[in-house]
Amino acid sequence: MESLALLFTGGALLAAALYWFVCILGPAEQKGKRAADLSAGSISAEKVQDNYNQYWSFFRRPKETVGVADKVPDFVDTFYNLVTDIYEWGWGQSFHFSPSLRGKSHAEATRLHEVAAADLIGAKPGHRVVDVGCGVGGPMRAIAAHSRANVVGITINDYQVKRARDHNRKAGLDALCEVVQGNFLEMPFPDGSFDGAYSIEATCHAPRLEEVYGEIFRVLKPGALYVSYEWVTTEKFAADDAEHVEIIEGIERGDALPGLRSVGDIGAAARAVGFEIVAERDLAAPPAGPWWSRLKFGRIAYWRNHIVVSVLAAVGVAPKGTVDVHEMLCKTAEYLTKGGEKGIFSPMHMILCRKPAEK
Ligand SMILES: C=C(CC[C@@H](C)[C@H]1CC[C@H]2C3=CC[C@H]4[C@H](C)[C@@H](O)CC[C@]4(C)[C@H]3CC[C@]12C)C(C)C
Ligand SMILES: C[S@@+](CC[C@H](N)C(=O)[O-])C[C@H]1O[C@@H](n2cnc3c(N)ncnc32)[C@H](O)[C@@H]1O
Repeated sequence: MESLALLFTGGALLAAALYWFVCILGPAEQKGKRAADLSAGSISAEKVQDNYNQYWSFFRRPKETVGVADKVPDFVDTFYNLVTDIYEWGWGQSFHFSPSLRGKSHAEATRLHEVAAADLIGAKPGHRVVDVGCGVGGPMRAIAAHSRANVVGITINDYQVKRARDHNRKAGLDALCEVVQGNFLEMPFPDGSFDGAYSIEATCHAPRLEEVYGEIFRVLKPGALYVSYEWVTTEKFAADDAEHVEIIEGIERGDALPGLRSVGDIGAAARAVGFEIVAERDLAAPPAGPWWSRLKFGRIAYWRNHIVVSVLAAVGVAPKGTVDVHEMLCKTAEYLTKGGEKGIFSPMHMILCRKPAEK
């Protein structure tokens, strides 16, 4: 009898510990996704491992051909099928960084970073604004709620379109927010059809920045503003420093980037397509708090997530390749943190541009 009670108490304690480990400690931010719902976007469960291998084969080519390959949007699409659910589960609905702010939570800092973009382009009620590379729409919802402008998001990834539309509906913002699937290198919008545009940590996926900037220029009305938060290597990056190169290549491999640009390339690309530059500034520069602090949520949290993903994959709840994808993200987080600490990389180089008004 006593051993039965002992067994029962032991079992209850174990269940409580498991619940605490997975649900209370939980992922960094629980918004919309539970670990048990992890999928691989539009890829069927049995094809995840193949798609993951395919993703890596892209980086086995010589670097010059990675940059010019027409296949970049396809490989970026595969990447987002693999990572979208893990991002939502472990990070939230906004797939970007923000400077950490004293006294503010990550969620608050994220929102402030997003509405700052809306304020920079003067988004207001009645405006039609395009969100270039919108993810599952975290920024779009914050910006629409803040400015009451109509926001049209575009993403290459079908699964993100579905997630973003669901979130918009649940947030009661579907009257202001619209999402379309498409390639931002050839946007399905007429010339001069938007009063403003923004892109948050998305145009880094374009093989050539001029191509996406040229498209944004085309769809804007004369006099309209465009703001972008760009991923760049800073002036501190030294191409002859092996450690720097390893960090930057690690960031490229773990984030589906055809090649990171240097800070000077951004303004040059904007000017080349006809934009006037209104302002340009690295939002990660001091006095901003480190954007990478949230990535340092600790070994324990990474291990907890790793165990959760491994168990779910082993019992067939999550697709098998999910463990590899999660492992890749753990390494990516290390490279991003090193890039931030060494000051050789910024994910928030801000550029504000205007399409010249018609004479
Ligand atoms: C702009 C881009 C994405 C930026 C970030 C949103 C993501 C970059 C690295 C991601 C993560 C790394 C570690 C993951 C962790 C191992 C897992 O347990 C939970 C999710 C992570 C924290 C994940 C979350 C999103 C990132 C921070 C790129 C792609 C241009
Ligand atoms: C890191 S996510 C950022 C998403 C969003 N801006 C945010 O901050 O939450 C990058 C986004 O760019 C989109 N993207 C990348 N390449 C694209 C392309 N060629 N056409 C359209 N969208 C693209 C991805 O699908 C993804 O939604």
